[in-house]
Amino acid sequence: MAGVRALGVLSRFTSRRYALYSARTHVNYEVKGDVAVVRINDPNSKVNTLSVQMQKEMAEVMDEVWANNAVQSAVLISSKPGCFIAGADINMIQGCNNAEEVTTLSKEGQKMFERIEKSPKPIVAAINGSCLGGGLEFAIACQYRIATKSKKTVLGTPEVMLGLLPGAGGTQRLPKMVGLPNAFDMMLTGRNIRADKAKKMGLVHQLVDPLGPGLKSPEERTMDYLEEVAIEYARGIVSKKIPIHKVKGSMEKIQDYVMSFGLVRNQIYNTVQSKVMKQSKGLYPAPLKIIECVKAGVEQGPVAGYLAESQNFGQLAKTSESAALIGLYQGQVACKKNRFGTPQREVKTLAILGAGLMGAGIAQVTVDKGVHTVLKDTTVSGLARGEQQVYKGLNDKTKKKNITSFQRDSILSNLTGQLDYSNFAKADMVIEAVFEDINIKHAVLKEVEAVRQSHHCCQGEVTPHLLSLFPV
Ligand SMILES: C/C=C/C(=O)SCCNC(=O)CCNC(=O)[C@H](O)C(C)(C)COP(=O)(O)OP(=O)(O)OC[C@H]1O[C@@H](n2cnc3c(N)ncnc32)[C@H](O)[C@@H]1OP(=O)(O)O
Repeated sequence: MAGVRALGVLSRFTSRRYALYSARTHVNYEVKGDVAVVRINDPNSKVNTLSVQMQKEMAEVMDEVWANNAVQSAVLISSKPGCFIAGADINMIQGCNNAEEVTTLSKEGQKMFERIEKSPKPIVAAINGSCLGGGLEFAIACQYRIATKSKKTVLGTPEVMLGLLPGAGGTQRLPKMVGLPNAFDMMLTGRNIRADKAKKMGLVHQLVDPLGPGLKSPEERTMDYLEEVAIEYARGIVSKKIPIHKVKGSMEKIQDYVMSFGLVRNQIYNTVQSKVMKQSKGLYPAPLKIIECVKAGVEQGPVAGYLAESQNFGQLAKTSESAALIGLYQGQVACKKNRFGTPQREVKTLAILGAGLMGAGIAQVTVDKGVHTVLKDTTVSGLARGEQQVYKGLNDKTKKKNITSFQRDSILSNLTGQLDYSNFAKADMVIEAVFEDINIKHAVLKEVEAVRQSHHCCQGEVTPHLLSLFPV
């Protein structure tokens, strides 16, 4: 890696930034030696999306990269540490007046990614953060993919959750890349795939460990490191030291052989279709259209497949089901926002009265956010049940490999279970979650106030922020 670092220093003297000479705002590039580093960054949003502007600038930049004789390969990277590309711009899709307009958008996306796929110079997608929908379709059109093992790095095709389908070549490229069963699983569930799983599935070629803090923040160091590695791989692909195509193992060869039989493929289509019908009761058109597009591409060839994809994408975008699901997504985004501004006092320690379902549920969320949480109950058995609930929630995440057992234990260390009020004096906030009995509620609130008064808490302040889940 020392070689890579030395190279990074050298490149500072030989690199040229091309954004300075143009009015581009979303995509810029810098030539480092013989590699063009193409950076995506929507200045107006927390995430990058394939908006009209982004696509226009990307096409311009790629034309320049392809025409530049000094450039032999390219790296595609985001300047936002938490997001590679979150997909097509949902507002752009919603802004279309009819299905034909959406179909045209899809065809333009398909064309753009076909040019990327056929690029005469290898393009390495360097992925950190969310790589979703059209963002993943972009990445899988590139010749090589490197992803960080960061918790934030997720790959997926969530279009089905918006009542849509992957409309920029995804229904055609994914089955070839990860096989029919995996492709259906991804497109029909819309689930996020973490980097290590993506590598096992053949969705990415290489993984990069995220870095810790140094002179720069962990995010900045990870992005710099990812870029350095991607540049090295881009050069390696040009010099043929890095193979783009994986040598297939015997299992994969057997799978390919089995899949070459029409009978087997038909069995898969039928099984998937009946599962969709069972789960959706036929109420959602998108999953059925996804199956139709995949089948068209695999059975009739790419021309039929791409046509089915763009037309069905257009039709789906104008269904009432898609409008409702997009509305639901927008509602979820709105719910994430804090409408109350920055809190006057940061909550470092939270005390919860009552370790029942509600109290333990609150504890589960707060320990996860790094808040030291005191969970109080009146009985040993009640407290143990609550603590067990918090542990189980975290342990389930460990089993699903969403977090490591070390992370589980570290999060759990934020929880203190107790039967008395001993840690309440230093709590910044107390949440009351005891039985629905007004007398008990009054009694525990009095007890908390007494503890706070006896400790002369918070420079004269008697009670911390005391939240009750019901008016008392
Ligand atoms: C042919 C291809 C079709 C498609 O690709 S359809 C789109 C498929 N993609 C998706 O469905 C992904 C949707 N986005 C997300 O799931 C999440 O977002 C992320 C995981 C990417 C990020 O989550 P977090 O960090 O919590 O941010 P946040 O609060 O959800 O979003 C921040 C701002 O980004 C906007 N945004 C996110 N994705 C898109 C998108 N695909 N198109 C348009 N806007 C998007 C939101 O609305 C919001 O905006 P504001 O700050 O103004 O409220």
